[in-house]
Amino acid sequence: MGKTGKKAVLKQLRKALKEKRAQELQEGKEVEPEVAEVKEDEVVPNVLVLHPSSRAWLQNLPEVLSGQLVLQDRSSCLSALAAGLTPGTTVVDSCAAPGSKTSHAIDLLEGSGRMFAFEKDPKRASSLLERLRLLTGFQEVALHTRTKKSKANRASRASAALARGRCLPVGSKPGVEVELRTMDFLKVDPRAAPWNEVEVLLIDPSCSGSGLPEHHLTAAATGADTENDGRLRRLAAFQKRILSHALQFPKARTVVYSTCSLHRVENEDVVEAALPSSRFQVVQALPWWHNAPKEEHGHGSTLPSWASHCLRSQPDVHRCRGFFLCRLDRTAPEPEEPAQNAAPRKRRVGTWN
Ligand SMILES: C[S@@+](CC[C@H](N)C(=O)[O-])C[C@H]1O[C@@H](n2cnc3c(N)ncnc32)[C@H](O)[C@@H]1O
Repeated sequence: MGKTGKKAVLKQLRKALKEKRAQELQEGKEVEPEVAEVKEDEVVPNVLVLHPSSRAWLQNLPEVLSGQLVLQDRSSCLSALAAGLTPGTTVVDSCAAPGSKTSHAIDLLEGSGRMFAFEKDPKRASSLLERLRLLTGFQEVALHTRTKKSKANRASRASAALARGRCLPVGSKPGVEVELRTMDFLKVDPRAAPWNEVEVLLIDPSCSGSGLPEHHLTAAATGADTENDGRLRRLAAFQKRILSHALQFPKARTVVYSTCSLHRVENEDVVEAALPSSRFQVVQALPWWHNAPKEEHGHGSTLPSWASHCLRSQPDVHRCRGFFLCRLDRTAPEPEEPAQNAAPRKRRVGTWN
C-alpha cells in the first residue's frame, strides 16, 4: 500500500467502523468504542491495527473484497519481514496455505524475484491459489509440455504443479514469478534445479496452535487435553524433519522457522535439534521487536544462549496471537557434491520452464 493508498484506506476503514458501531448501538448491542478504532502499527510497516472483534464487520468491505486490504493476524506479517527479503530473491514457502505469508513475501519482493509455494493438502492448495489471485494479481500461464520423450516426467510434474505464472508488475518490474505445487515439501530434492537456486525459505509447519485464542476456548469447552504429549511429540518430530530439510538447500542464506505454538518442544527444541548438523546459526530476527519480560518458554532445562534472538509474541502484550519465530542464517557454504562415484540424482520435481 503506497502512502496515498494507505491514507485513503485508513479513512475508509474509520468511516466503515464508525457506521457499523452506530448501527450495532442502535440495535441495542453493547459495543466498546475501541472496537471501532484503527491505527497504523508502530513498528510493522504497512500494517494497520484493528480490534479483533471488528474483523467480522470488515469481511464485506470493498477494499477487503478487492484484495487491497488483507485481514490477517499481526503475527503473520512477521515471517516475511524477518527474512529480510529484497527484490530479485528466490524464495520457498514450504507450508503455504492459506497464503498469508506467501502473499506478504510476494509484496516485499516488489515485483521481481521468484516464489515457490508448496502445500500438501489439495483443498488448501486450491484456496491458496484463489487467495494469491486476489491479493497479488497472480495470473497463470499454461503448464505446457515440450518433447514426446519426457512425457512421463511431464505427467508427474503436472500432477504436482498446481499453477505457474506471474503476479502484477510493480513500476518497471515485471512481477514476481510464482509456482504453486500441491505436494509434500519433504519430497523436494534441494540439490535439483531450480531448488538449488533458492535463497530464502519460510518454514511455517502445522503445529499445535497453542498460541491461538480459539485453542484455549476449544480446550475449555470440550475439556479435551489439547496438550496431549503424544500429539506434541508427533508434531515436533515432523517439525524437526521439515526444518532440517530446509537447511539442506545449498544456496539458502536465510531460513525463517515459525509456529503459532507456545510450546518449547515445537519451537526452541526443534531448532536445537536441527542446528548441529547444519551450516546455519540463529541470528536476531527483528531488531526492533521486544519479547515480553516474563516469558514462559516451557519446562525443563535452561534455553540455549541463541534463544534470546528468537521472537515470541504474547497475546496480551503484543496484540496478536502467541507466535514463535527464529531466523537462521548460513555461516558456511555447502560442500560441493563429489563428482566421482556420486550416484545419479533422481529429479523428483521439474524445472521452472
Ligand atoms: C500453519 S499452516 C501454514 C500457514 C501459512 N504459512 C500462512 O501464513 O497462511 C501449515 C500448512 O502446511 C501444510 N503442510 C503440512 N505439512 C506439509 C508438507 N510436508 N508439505 C507441504 N505442506 C505441508 C498444511 O496442510 C497447512 O496448510
